[in-house]
Amino acid sequence: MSQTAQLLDGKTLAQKMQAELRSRIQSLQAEIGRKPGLAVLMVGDNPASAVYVRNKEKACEQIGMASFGQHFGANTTQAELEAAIDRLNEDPNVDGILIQLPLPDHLDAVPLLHRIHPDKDADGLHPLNLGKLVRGEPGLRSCTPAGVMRLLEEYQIGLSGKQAVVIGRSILVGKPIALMLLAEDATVTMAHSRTQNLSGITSEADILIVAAGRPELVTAEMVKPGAVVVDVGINRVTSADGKSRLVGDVHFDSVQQVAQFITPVPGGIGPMTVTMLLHNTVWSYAHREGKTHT
Ligand SMILES: NC(=O)C1=CN([C@@H]2O[C@H](COP(=O)(O)OP(=O)(O)OC[C@H]3O[C@@H](n4cnc5c(N)ncnc54)[C@H](OP(=O)(O)O)[C@@H]3O)[C@@H](O)[C@H]2O)C=CC1
Ligand SMILES: Nc1nc(=O)c2c([nH]1)NC[C@@H]1CN(c3ccc(C(=O)N[C@@H](CCC(=O)O)C(=O)O)cc3)C=[N+]21
Repeated sequence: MSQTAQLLDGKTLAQKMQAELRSRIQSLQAEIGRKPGLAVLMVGDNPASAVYVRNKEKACEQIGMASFGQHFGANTTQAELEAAIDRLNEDPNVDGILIQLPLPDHLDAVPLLHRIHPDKDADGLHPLNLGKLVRGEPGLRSCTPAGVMRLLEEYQIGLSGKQAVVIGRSILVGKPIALMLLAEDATVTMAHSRTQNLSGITSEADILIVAAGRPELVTAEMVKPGAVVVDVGINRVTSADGKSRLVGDVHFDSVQQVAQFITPVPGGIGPMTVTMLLHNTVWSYAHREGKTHT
């Protein structure tokens, strides 16, 4: 009989954390006199982004946060987005600003990310906040990587001295996760599309984090027995019966038979990402209002 891995249940932890944020907002709001506010800028119609935006808006409402979603047409100009960011930077009711990535090809995300006020950078992608991450200083941290770390902490998964392998090196996910694992004293290897002998490398991992955007890339043969497997991937695929469903970057059914812990998709890192975004916005709200230590 094959053993089955324990689930790292992001959905349940996310709900618990959102309940805590809700009561923190209630007490801060009484002192500050307004709700925290999150603004999400979305351009065009990327289906993965649409799921995320919908979940964020629902969660904001549930915890008592104002959401200022702005949806721009696919042919919006760089200047229009710059003007929108400038307005949100100035708006005292806005504590967190997020630009949904990727943007359409005619737009350049980097100068827009630089333009967000670093104190309102709910996604932790401004160079100042990325620099703080590199140095190990407190600051706003990217939501998905922070969500991964929080989930590992909840299950008391030790990282010090462990072999950690991260597949993917994007600035949004892979690179910051690797830095956070390093800060916890893991020995970190970063793999990417040019990596040779990927399965040789992943087979050595005590902790395997997968953020490649390739449906079911990681199969059981690539995983060390007893490893902790975190699946960041969210891919919409169409099954043989024509129905569309979400799958991760890990082949869940086979990998759960060798891993000790595994995150499901959905119900794993997705809800944690949404929660860390809310957490960052509440943190900015408290920080901007001088209430960080209450
Ligand atoms: N759960 C959540 O909350 C979130 C989920 N996601 C999901 O996570 C996944 C990754 O997102 P993101 O980092 O933004 O994606 P990117 O496309 O920006 O980066 C993908 C990375 O994976 C690497 N890669 C691609 N194919 C392979 C391969 N066959 N073998 C090894 N490495 C490979 C790429 O290498 P190279 O650099 O060489 O091109 C790149 O570094 C996506 O499925 C996305 O939808 C994203 C954000 C949040
Ligand atoms: N600047 C920026 N930051 C991001 O963090 C970012 C982004 N852009 N662009 C798009 C990707 C994708 N992403 C998701 C987050 C949560 C879910 C999510 O909530 N998923 C749930 C629900 C899925 C469902 O509703 O079926 C789950 O996995 O259980 C999905 C997708 C964040 N991203």
